[in-house]
Amino acid sequence: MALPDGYTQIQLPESRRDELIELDHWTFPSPVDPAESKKLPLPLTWERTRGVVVETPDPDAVPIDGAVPVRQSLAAIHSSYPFSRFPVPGAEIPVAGLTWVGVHPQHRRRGILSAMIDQHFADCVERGETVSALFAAEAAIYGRFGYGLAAQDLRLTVPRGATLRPVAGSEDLTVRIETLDPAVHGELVSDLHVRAGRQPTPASGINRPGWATRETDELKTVHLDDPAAFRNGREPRRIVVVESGGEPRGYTTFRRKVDWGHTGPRGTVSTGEVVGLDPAATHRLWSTILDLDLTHEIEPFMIPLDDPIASLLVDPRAAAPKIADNVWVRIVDVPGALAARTYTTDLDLVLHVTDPRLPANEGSWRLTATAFGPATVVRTDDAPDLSLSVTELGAAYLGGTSLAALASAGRVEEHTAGSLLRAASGFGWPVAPVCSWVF
Ligand SMILES: CC(=O)SCCNC(=O)CCNC(=O)[C@H](O)C(C)(C)COP(=O)(O)OP(=O)(O)OC[C@H]1O[C@@H](n2cnc3c(N)ncnc32)[C@H](O)[C@@H]1OP(=O)(O)O
Repeated sequence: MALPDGYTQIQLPESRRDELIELDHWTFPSPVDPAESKKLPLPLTWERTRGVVVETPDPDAVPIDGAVPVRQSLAAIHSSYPFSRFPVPGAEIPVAGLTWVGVHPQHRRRGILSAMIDQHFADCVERGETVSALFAAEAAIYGRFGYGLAAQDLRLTVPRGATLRPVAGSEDLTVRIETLDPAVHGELVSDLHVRAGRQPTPASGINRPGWATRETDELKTVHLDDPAAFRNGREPRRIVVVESGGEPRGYTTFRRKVDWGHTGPRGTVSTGEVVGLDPAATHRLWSTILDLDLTHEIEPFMIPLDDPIASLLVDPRAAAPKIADNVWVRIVDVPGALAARTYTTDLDLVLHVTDPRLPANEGSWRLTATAFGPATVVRTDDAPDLSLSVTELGAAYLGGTSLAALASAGRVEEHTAGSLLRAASGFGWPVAPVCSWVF
């Protein structure tokens, strides 16, 4: 879709950083003053950052020869993170992480987002990124553009001292509780985070789809930065590191917020990702943060639906589980993306895909795969086994949304008896997809 008259899309240079921050504050209202935000590091990759500019009459300028001077202002922005090894079932592929999407309230609802999305897809095709992924500020925005809800996460409020099932070896590990220091902990955090996504369970070869890592220096810097303006009454960021023989086996970052009630202390512990490389380290981490003095409850941030804590808690109901939407996936190149992941069963299926926004994806595709092995996808004129739109394909892509569940909502149509069962089984994955941070 073209931009409305008067608007132009440009690659935004770093020299316009301050305008970008101002626009971001217009689109995401914040209690932090824009002047403060301008001093903070930015997570963006500039070559992948675009702006939409518009010319408006300049009230400060003096007309020359009767012509009204104009000035160019920023009406909208979008950017994407370069995930060169984004985990999908059984593989890691290049994915664009769409982010910092914003349209100034003055310019909204006239098609600017739609034009920016088309530009983003064109950029993905040019860079060979077969998939775009995002976190949605509002869940109703992105389905129309072909993004499907591909991962959900678990939110818990765990009572302090909640009983955990025992795990052998947990007590033998050592624990360091320190203030997070990028120079001391940066590499440790980065390394363990990557390893946790590649081996989330003792079963070999089963990765965690969606577990994006902070690959660029900019993302790493922002992750470990701890600006006081964003603490919201909480303490500076701390870290728990669990070690075995001096070797780190797990970590979580956390902050406490003190509060007092009639019955005593009611502090809250909020964590970042809780990452353990083996059951004993995971148990020791949770035991540590569940038993901090003056606290009342622990709120881990965005954990996987199958996080070990769900199986460790003797009384999971007391943790008041809730789910929320996590990563949304848009398949930009159907044959490329489908051939890049692995499937849990042998498959030979013809999928009929509709995708009005990217017509190159439309039509029938034969997917042939060996269980946990290679897959091929070719265009075919054969009759389809299943019909679905690219949105449903994106939802099922990371293995966390069942094609059978989508069919039961009328979103996937089965033409050949038995094909839905085969497809839903093969597209599933033993480990729940999730991203541990909002990008
Ligand atoms: C990946 C991320 O970065 S998520 C962050 C998204 N950004 C924000 O939420 C910041 C605040 N909001 C905004 O900046 C803007 O309102 C945006 C980006 C959400 C939408 O931008 P606009 O230029 O107004 O969208 P545009 O005019 O292209 O609308 C396209 C369609 O989406 C719909 N739409 C736009 N925003 C929303 C919304 N928040 N909820 C539901 N539908 C929406 C429009 O109604 C329109 O529907 P139609 O095609 O049926 O007519």
